[in-house]
Amino acid sequence: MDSAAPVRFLKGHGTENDFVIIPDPDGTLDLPPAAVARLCDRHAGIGGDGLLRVVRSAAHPEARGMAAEAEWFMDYRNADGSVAEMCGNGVRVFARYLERAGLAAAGDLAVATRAGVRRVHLAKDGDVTVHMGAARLPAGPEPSVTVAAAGREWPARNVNMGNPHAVAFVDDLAHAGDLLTAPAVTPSGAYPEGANVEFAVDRGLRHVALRVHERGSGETRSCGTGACAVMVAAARRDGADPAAEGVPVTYTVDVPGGRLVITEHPDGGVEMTGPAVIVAEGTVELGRLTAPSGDDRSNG
Ligand SMILES: N[C@@H](CCC[C@H](N)C(=O)O)C(=O)O
Repeated sequence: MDSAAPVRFLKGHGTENDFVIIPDPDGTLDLPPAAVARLCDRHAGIGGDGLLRVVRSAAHPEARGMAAEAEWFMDYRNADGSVAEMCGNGVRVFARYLERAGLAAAGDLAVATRAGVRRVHLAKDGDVTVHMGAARLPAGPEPSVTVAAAGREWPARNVNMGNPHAVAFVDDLAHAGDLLTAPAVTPSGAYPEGANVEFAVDRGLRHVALRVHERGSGETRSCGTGACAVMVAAARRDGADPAAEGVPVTYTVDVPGGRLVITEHPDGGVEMTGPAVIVAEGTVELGRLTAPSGDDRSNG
């Protein structure tokens, strides 16, 4: 592709987890990791915690099998250019983009992701709800991994929401330190592909708050899959198990960039509701973007 050709982009966020959105319906754009990192760089690029490429499922080899169920595939990349299976805030912003672009109507729609098809309910000017599927976590009530940051260590729970998370409950979110580097998670074999790490505190009855260090992006102001992982870890810690009790359980999860409401249903399905907005659009010439300069935090 001609690197001087203007590429259309939009910018959006969900609870301030922000994304560069690149419409590429026919999947013709060449977006190698270095180009994604340049676009997501906050100093020399557009800036974002990640990138959402909007591709027709039928036009993407990883999504073709989902095309009958979901017309659009969210090709999600982290700010450093790495690929991730799933992004909960990203799906909401992706759906908002589809509606705004006239590619989907407000109401119910399906989005293909690397973690499978996700069902979304989109209110025209309101919140967006996404059915995130079931959490996968090791059996038993006890945390199974350890997280270390800023000279402290906490037991943590391994929760998979399509992508990997380690959830540690702490006394004070400030104890996680500046999170300029990734917290250490042990045993490292528990996360062969790396982990997103959440630090969570209680704020009240079924109300928690978190900070997150995202794999491939650094500390962000929100993480939808992370908030779901925290909700499920908190519910298990609190002895609430919707599958066993036959009733849904809802938690409010505060993130630095806003609030998410998350429900786990008796069938194991986790549903997340929160805002999603598009804030800007324009064109960019990929050839004019330079490599992010030196610091090891792509999100900084
Ligand atoms: N911010 C996202 C998660 C994005 C992917 C994550 N960094 C990973 O590598 O798994 C969310 O809202 O879920």
